[in-house]
Amino acid sequence: MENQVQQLRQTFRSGRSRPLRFRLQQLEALRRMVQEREKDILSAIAADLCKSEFNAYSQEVITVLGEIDLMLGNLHEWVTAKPVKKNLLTMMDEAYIQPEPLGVILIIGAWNYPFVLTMQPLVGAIAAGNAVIIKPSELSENTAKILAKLLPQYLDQDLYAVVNGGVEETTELLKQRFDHILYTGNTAVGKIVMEAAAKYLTPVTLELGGKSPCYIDKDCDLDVVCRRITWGKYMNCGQTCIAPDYILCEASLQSQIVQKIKETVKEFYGENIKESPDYERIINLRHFKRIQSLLEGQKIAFGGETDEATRYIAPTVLTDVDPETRVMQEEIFGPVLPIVPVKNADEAINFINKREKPLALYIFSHNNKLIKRMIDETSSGGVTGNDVIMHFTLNSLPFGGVGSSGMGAYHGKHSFDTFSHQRPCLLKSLKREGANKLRYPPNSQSKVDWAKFFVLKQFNKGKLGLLLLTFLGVVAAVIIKIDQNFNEKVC
Ligand SMILES: NC(=O)c1ccc[n+]([C@@H]2O[C@H](COP(=O)([O-])OP(=O)(O)OC[C@H]3O[C@@H](n4cnc5c(N)ncnc54)[C@H](O)[C@@H]3O)[C@@H](O)[C@H]2O)c1
Ligand SMILES: CCCCCCCC=O
Repeated sequence: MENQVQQLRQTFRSGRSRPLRFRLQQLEALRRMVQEREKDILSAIAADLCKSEFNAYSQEVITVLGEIDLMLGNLHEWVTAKPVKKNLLTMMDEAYIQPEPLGVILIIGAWNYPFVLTMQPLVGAIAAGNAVIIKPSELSENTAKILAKLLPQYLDQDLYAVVNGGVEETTELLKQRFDHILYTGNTAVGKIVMEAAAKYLTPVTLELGGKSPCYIDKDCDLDVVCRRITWGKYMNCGQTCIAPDYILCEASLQSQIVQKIKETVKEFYGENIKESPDYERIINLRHFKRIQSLLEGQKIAFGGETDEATRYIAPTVLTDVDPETRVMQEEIFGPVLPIVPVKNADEAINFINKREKPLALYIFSHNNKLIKRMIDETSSGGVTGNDVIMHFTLNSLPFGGVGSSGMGAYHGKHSFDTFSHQRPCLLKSLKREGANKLRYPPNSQSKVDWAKFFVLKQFNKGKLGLLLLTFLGVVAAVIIKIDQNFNEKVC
């Protein structure tokens, strides 16, 4: 593994991954891979998660293609150095920010959306000019295998590699030196990743989880609200990092919400949910048993049926849930939706603020002021008002957590920034030394006064302003020169 990382680093150092043309070629090759091998990719995702090809395409593949297109359309602008504002001391110089690649990036993916959660960061890391190792989750083994097979056929093998394996291999990988690690998965392993990264002061982006609350105000259209929640909660059988984890609402709304979600489940998945091509299964027996055990002692308003042989858990709603019970203590990551009654929005805000910062927050209300107030008075990785999940799909928004739901963010330009160093560059001339006397010893009150003027004075920009600044610069240089000559004579 050490050799593999070194090999990538050596190629990165050769400069091969840096030119814009090379990056665009690699991104185009990646797009060709997704288009030409779509069937293989969809079959792998289907085998891992019992997901229909339609769902795999619209939940995963489409996002990756959209991300590649965004990069191809904007990269020429993003890689360009950006001039910055100057002050009186630097007005004759060149000052700009030049994004530069970080080096060798490690991307550790999760199993629940095994394609998009490894490929979307990969797209950003290539766009930013890096070498990359991706480590797909071993739990989604079919997608892991197809990625290891396809990526080397399309991408430069000396710069981009796939390492497959479980805890042992990931532990070994984490001993290597990287220039950035993006990890997606649970919070406990997030801490392991961060600890390993600390050895080399490697920066990390941690895309973690948590319990994402969903507040339903009484002033809203419950039919629409329940349809949107049903979609976001039961998609991928509840195994979505930003699925609404639980509902907070006034007790009087509970029975209507239960009824409407029940009707929507029937509308979406039919009378026999097990037969629906749109309803997935739990990834493995460990998670199946964990979710099943969360139902113990709860009031099941509907659902609750399970089948261990096929790892099926029906869309389920729990009512009057005690916040002290286990289902409210850990991220559910399955198709179980607890409703916790609260008196009003203030109590909901308190409830949210007493717990770890979630990855997402959902607020449903006709009252926009209430939505804005709840955003102001709480914290979460992201927010969607009057819907769920959708902030993930808008790649102009950074996607990431805060506090225990993660750190850093990616998607679109934010991925490019995450995998780049924003290098500040100031290019001066070896001429105009007179003006620099201001900062050279010996210091004096008049130099401090001039420094105050140069550094603290604000001028409105515009041609006239610049002319005035230039004039003042020349005057200052002359005065300092005279002042210094005078001092030299006196001392
Ligand atoms: N924020 C996000 O974008 C996002 C997306 C998906 C999932 N998640 C979160 O991830 C969690 C579910 O995923 P998971 O953790 O079960 O996925 P997982 O089991 O697939 O683990 C994620 C990765 O961590 C590696 N890993 C596991 N144990 C390890 C160890 N001891 N040392 C080093 N590496 C190890 C795995 O090999 C895998 O590649 C949920 O909490 C969910 O909310 C977050
Ligand atoms: C269109 C839905 C995509 C959802 C991806 C969520 C990623 C986290 O689990």
